[in-house]
Amino acid sequence: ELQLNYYAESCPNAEETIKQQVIKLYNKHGNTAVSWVRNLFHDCMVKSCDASLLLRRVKGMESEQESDRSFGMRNFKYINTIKEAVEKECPMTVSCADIVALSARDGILMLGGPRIEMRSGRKDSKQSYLTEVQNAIPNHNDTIDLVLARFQSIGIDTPGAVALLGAHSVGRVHCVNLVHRLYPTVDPTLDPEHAEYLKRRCPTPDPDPKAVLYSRNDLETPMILDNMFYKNLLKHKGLLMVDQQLTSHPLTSPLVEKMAADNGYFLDQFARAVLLLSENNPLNEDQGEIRKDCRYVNLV
Ligand code: HEM
Ligand SMILES: [Ca+2]
Ligand SMILES: [Ca+2]
Repeated sequence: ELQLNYYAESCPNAEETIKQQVIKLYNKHGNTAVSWVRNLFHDCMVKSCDASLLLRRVKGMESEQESDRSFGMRNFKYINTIKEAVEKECPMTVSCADIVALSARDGILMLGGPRIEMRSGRKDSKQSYLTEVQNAIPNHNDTIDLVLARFQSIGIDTPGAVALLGAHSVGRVHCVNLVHRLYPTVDPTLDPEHAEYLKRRCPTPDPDPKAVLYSRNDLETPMILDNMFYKNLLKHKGLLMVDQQLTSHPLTSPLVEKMAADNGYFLDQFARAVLLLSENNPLNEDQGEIRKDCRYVNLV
């Protein structure tokens, strides 16, 4: 059962320690905060907010991190930094799943997003679910109907889904995920001038997936979680197909207009949807454990 400040008795400083680590990491590597936001989506969409995303490949089990859908995910090593600080305070007490959730909450705040009251008490999975990832996480060129259905399946409505994609108001997209909109011909839903800019960022149609060619998602406020994402979409400057399609689907286009016009409305919807996402299907006591090392299940 999730509750506010779940560790009040067992580890009173847990949430503060996580927050201090998130701040410290943000000051050293600002993009860690961006990663914590993406981690929440990729963990919670796949089965449960259970840190299944954090497990590494071992003999007999593959890792969700190896999925194509996880392309570009970074900063996993700093989750260990947070976990180590918490372990020092209270060994074997605070779950990695709560670290995923609470670091996202604190990361959102560092990126100028809303303050979100999140509950804690999640348990960690004993498995990673590589084959589930592509059923749960949409692809960059999937349809809006599919995207809305995926979010609906975990209880997130259309305004919530549109707001969650506003996370693409920060961070980057690698060329492999956008060259199909530039070559051989420019996608007509892309602003021609922006397309020229993107071609300079991604000069060839077949980028080496190992090369770190990318473009920032939002050139105006790249490190702030704000409604600039929607303003950019209205100017046909969305990088991903799914993002740009939000402006042409009848269910989502009015919401894009509304969020572009009203940052407060966007932030409210974003906060509400992040909370729903963060509470997807938590494991109970017998289903999960408190991992010692977020990368591996505990030895029995
Ligand atoms: C239909 C749903 C979504 C799709 C198809 C999608 C797809 C993608 C893709 C392809 C990238 C670029 C990866 C790269 O090339 O490096 C990306 C980045 C990102 N996504 Fe999403 N995403 C979706 C929803 C979300 C949601 C709901 C969140 C969080 C609430 C989120 C947070 C992020 C963040 C923060 C980044 C930037 C990561 C970085 O710069 O390291 N995404 N997403
Ligand atoms: Ca999961
Ligand atoms: Ca922004």
